[in-house]
This record gives sequence, structure tokens and C-alpha cells, in this order.
Amino acid sequence: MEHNEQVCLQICDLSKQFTIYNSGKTIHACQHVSLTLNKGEFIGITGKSGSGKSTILKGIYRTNLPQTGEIWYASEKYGWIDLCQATERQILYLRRYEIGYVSQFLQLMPRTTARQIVENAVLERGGKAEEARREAEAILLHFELDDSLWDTYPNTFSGGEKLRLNIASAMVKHPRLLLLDEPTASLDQHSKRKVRDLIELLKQEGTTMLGIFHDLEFMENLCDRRYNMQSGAMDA
Ligand SMILES: Nc1ncnc2c1ncn2[C@@H]1O[C@H](COP(=O)(O)OP(=O)(O)OP(=O)(O)O)[C@@H](O)[C@H]1O
Repeated sequence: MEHNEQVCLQICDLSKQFTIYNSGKTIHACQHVSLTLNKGEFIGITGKSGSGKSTILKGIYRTNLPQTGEIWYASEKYGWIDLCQATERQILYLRRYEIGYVSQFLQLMPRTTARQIVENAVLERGGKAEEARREAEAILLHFELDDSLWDTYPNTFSGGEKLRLNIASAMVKHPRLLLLDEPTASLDQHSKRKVRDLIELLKQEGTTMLGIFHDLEFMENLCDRRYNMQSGAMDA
């Protein structure tokens, strides 16, 4: 396959189905999806509920493995790599240093405070302790997480607080490719604007993004192009 230098991610004829064991039924979660994402571009995925939007993102992040198709990614470390064929070790490396995934669900870590969650994200990408402390405080302030919460465990946080923390810890890693799976689903307008500001900042930094947002107004003027799951093409 020939690769273009401008391209960050190329999905080729991707299909994924699930078999429901107790009924034996097959669900075609997505079929024949082809999509090219250029470096620094932000594509929004649209389509009705159940049309396979999350399935695509999970395929890229390798939370699931599609039956057919290829997902070529221009990795800084590995060069062009088909994420469907990559080894577990390669996937772990890419998740740590190159590809970020934000959903509306916070992965809680036992006995880890909000501040530590964000600091760990900076340390994971290779940042120094002082840098981690500074960046964690800056992003927690940006998301207006009350500072009385910074050194507490997030299991008691409200939905919106968890979500803001989740987004903060993914964004602070500055991944080259960021996958956004409805990260703003339950946020109020004010918090959504905060997320939007950060997405704009990441865009300016050249981050490539692929995102799902139910709020089409939110997507407006933020993404460069929109891919429609039903038509399998870019929205006009
Ligand atoms: N692990 C799974 N096992 C069985 N079926 C699944 C699984 N994951 C997804 N599906 C099915 O695949 C289809 C596509 O799901 P997906 O979550 O990708 O849709 P979506 O477009 O993101 O939906 P929504 O907008 O409601 O979040 C759905 O019919 C769903 O029920």
C-alpha cells in the first residue's frame, strides 16, 4: 500500500461484527468503512445511534479487533503500521506515547488522587516531576475543578467532575492522535466550552483528532470535515 506523507491515519474497508452468543445473532457494527485523516486534521464522525461510530474508534485504539480491513497509522516510532496487525507490545507503546482516547467514562485507579492522575499522565509521556506538578495544576485550574478536590480520590466526584478530570488527563499527554468518544456527553455548556478551548489549543499544536459528538453545534467550526456513518462518505 502506498502512503502519503500528509496522512496520519488511513482506514481501509473496515468491517466489524459481533456474534451474540445466547441468540447466535450477528450484529454488523460497522461495514466497509474507509476514511483518510490527514495530519493535524480534525474529523467529526456523525451518524445515528448504533451506526458503529464508537466501534471505529475502538478499532483504532485496539479495544476491539475488526474482522476485515486495515487501519494504517503513521507512527513516530514504527513508521507506517497497520493497527490491526500490530503486536500487543506495539499497541501498549502507542497508547502510552502516541494515541490518546477519551470517553465519557473515567478509569479510576485505586488510591490515586485527582492531582496524581493528571501528574501520572505527564510522567508517562516522559515529563519531569516538576513539569508534571505545574501542568497538572494548570489543567485542573483550566477545567475549574475545585482545588479542595485536587488531593482527594475521584470515586466520590460528580459525573461532570469525573469527566473534566478524564479529559484533563488525556489532553495533558499531548498525543499525536487523539480519539474523542463523546467526551462532553454529560457536561454543562460552561464545561463544554472549556473542552472546546482545549481542543482548539490542541489543534493549534497540530494534534490530529477523530471525534464523536452528539452535539452537532459543538462540532460546528471545530472539525475540518465530517464523516457520515450512514452514507460512508464525508458530509457535504
Ligand atoms: N461488544 C459488543 N457486543 C455486541 N454488540 C456490540 C458490542 N459493541 C457494539 N455492539 C453493537 O454494534 C453496534 C454499533 O455500536 P456502536 O457503539 O459502535 O454505535 P454508535 O454509533 O457509537 O452508537 P451511539 O451513538 O449510541 O453511542 C450497535 O448495534 C451495538 O449494539
